[in-house]
Amino acid sequence: MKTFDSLFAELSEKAVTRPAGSGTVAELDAGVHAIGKKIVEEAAEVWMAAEHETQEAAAEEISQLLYHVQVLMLAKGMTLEDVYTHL
Ligand SMILES: N=c1c2ncn([C@@H]3O[C@H](COP(=O)(O)OP(=O)(O)OP(=O)(O)O)[C@@H](O)[C@H]3O)c2ncn1[C@@H]1O[C@H](COP(=O)(O)O)[C@@H](O)[C@H]1O
Repeated sequence: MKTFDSLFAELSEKAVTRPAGSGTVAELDAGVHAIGKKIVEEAAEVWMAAEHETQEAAAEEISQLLYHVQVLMLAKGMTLEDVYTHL
């Protein structure tokens, strides 16, 4: 099972190696504005799922939100430590 840290390591690698077909690479290329919009969209889906759907559906939406937040971190050149220092 992936964790927040292991996913970030995987995405960091993809950002460097840029494998063909990677959605992460495509999203990084789309830029911060596009990634930000995706985060807002996913956050709304988390909210709606939490209010109106199952726990499993909400968990899936949360996983997608975490993914897009990680892509934004990579687009901005941030590390996990940059964020964890504020926790
Ligand atoms: N966890 C995720 C993940 N969560 C969400 N997504 C992307 O976000 C989209 C989800 O969007 P929605 O649910 O809103 O569905 P949608 O609106 O129909 O999708 P779009 O039209 O926006 O593409 C998916 O289509 C994926 O492109 C993810 N893409 C990748 N990962 C992880 O990242 C890894 C690397 O992915 P690649 O870079 O694609 O190899 C994968 O192995 C996964 O572990």
